[in-house]
Amino acid sequence: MMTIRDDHALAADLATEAGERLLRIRERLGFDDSRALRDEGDRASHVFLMEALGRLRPSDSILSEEATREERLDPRRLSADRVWIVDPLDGTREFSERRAGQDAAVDGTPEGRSDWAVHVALWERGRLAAGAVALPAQGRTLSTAEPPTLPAFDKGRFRIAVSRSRPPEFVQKLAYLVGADLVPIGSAGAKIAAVLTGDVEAYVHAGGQYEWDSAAPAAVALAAGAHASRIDGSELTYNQADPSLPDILVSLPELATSLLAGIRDLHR
Ligand SMILES: Nc1ncnc2c1ncn2[C@@H]1O[C@H](COP(=O)(O)O)[C@@H](OP(=O)(O)O)[C@H]1O
Ligand SMILES: [Mg+2]
Repeated sequence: MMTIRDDHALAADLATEAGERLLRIRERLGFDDSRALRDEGDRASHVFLMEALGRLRPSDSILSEEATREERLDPRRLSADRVWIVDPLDGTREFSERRAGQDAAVDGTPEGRSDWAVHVALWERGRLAAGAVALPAQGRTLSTAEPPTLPAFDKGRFRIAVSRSRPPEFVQKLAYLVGADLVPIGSAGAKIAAVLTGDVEAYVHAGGQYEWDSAAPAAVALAAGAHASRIDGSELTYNQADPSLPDILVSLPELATSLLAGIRDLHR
């Protein structure tokens, strides 16, 4: 690999390569022992990204979901100018799940799901400076190197992506209030990518999440001109001492005002 490369391209290349490794691991291990598949995916992708960033950006700090507690609490990260915030495998559950029923491949071979991602973001002096979300099983990587062009929004009913396993408690009422349908999808990265590519128009989450779950997809969403904020409308902030970042709203810009107003009304 080259060592002189801009941060946008580096994020995209590393996320893509980590994703290709994850696809090969899934092919090799199969779905029979889903815990073993999950653990090996998390571990191998983390090791790859740590080694590559350590070699190509030796003076930068790293915050990874798979780091040890001590590494995550390392105070040097808080005074660093540049911190890579990575989730080596977002949507771990979906990565290790067999697609069921009519979703299974037509040739009868059980196939994996495609709603999981690799997140690589760069935080620099208070803001997200670069980011990439690889969607290996969808064969694409979205990144700030070439931000996607947002779909135009036609007035009318729209779709809100939510967690398959832990959707916010208010989201049914919100959908009713704003005239939307809920679409359960795994992985924060896959859901935010779905907003940027036109599969849905918004993503709402609350109740718990961490910086690595949203840093890279939020970087791409903001670079593309989408709305990305906390659900009270305030800015998403990263590289905090406590990496908890429990809620997020990403949407096409035209929908942000009504979604924020709807969420506010439901929290009164
Ligand atoms: N209530 C909660 N508390 C902590 N983490 C949560 C959470 N809800 C979702 N997440 C995390 O956010 C990511 C996307 O979740 P979901 O697919 O349910 O939307 C997952 O990351 P990982 O797969 O990296 O663990 C998941 O662990
Ligand atoms: Mg995650």
